Amino acid sequence: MNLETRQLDKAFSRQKAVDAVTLTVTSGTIHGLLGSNGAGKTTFMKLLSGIYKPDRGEVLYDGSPVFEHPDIKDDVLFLNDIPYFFNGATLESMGRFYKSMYPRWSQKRFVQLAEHFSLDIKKPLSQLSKGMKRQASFVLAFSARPKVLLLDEPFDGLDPIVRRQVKNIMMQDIANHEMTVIASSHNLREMEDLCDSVSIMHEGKLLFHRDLNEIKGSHCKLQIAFNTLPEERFYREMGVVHHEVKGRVITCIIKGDMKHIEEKVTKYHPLMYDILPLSLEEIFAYEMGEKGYEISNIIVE
Ligand SMILES: Nc1ncnc2c1ncn2[C@@H]1O[C@H](COP(=O)(O)OP(=O)(O)OP(=O)(O)O)[C@@H](O)[C@H]1O
Repeated sequence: MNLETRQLDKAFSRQKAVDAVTLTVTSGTIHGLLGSNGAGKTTFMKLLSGIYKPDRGEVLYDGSPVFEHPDIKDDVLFLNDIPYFFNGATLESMGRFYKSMYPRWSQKRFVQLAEHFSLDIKKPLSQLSKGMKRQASFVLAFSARPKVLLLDEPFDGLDPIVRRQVKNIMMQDIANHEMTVIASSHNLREMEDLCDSVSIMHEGKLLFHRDLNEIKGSHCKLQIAFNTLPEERFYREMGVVHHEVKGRVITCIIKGDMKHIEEKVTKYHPLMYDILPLSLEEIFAYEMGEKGYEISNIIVE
């Protein structure tokens, strides 16, 4: 299912938690929503799931507004960062509830996944550890087979092995059923490995939205030394978008692939040079810096 928001606004009292957010996420892809505490991620997810009504703007699933088509909610599942279960519930009784809510519920999958994660479906969920509760909520979500899965900081509290297992199941559902996923996180590196596209939220606004396949390999870092520092023409001809000089060594960020840069750089007869790929974090730091934001203030890791 394709997801689109147009100019979404949501304020609490006077403070805008979500401010004019426009975003498109294509069916069968994973989108990472990054941002610091209080950036507006949870509020945005609640707007997407129809829990909150926007003050302005629209949430569209395959072109239909969520509020005019309440049946869309059968297809959209929101997994809160704090798993919510009814008082005294077991995984079995929560399963019955989910089954009544989600028409594509698979009992077979529910039993298989509970077994896979070694969860006793008859045990009160209140007696499980934090990570086990999180696993239980994933078992419910994956058994419900939603078309759109909204995950608020989904991997917090899961150990690395379970984290990998959960991601693998999610990737299978995306590949086999074209499930669309939006996952919020503080962790850019985790999202980098998982997502097709990412955006950064800050003070309610969506600052930055990028397709990861497009930006990976789009920039390089060139470290280069000369006897005498080059003239302005060098930066222009090399396509340098940012540079820093320390003594005779210049560190440049260049748009373009490594091979192309190497061909050009040798013409300047440098003393030495090294071309390195840029990590996603470095690309973001540069692009955000261009907009006047310090990335370390926005994303923790
Ligand atoms: N129910 C509410 N009533 C009043 N203010 C709220 C409410 N929910 C959120 N806010 C405010 O809206 C802003 C955005 O909060 P939100 O929970 O969406 O951020 P977040 O990006 O999910 O943060 P975190 O990473 O800490 O979970 C914050 O300033 C918060 O105080």
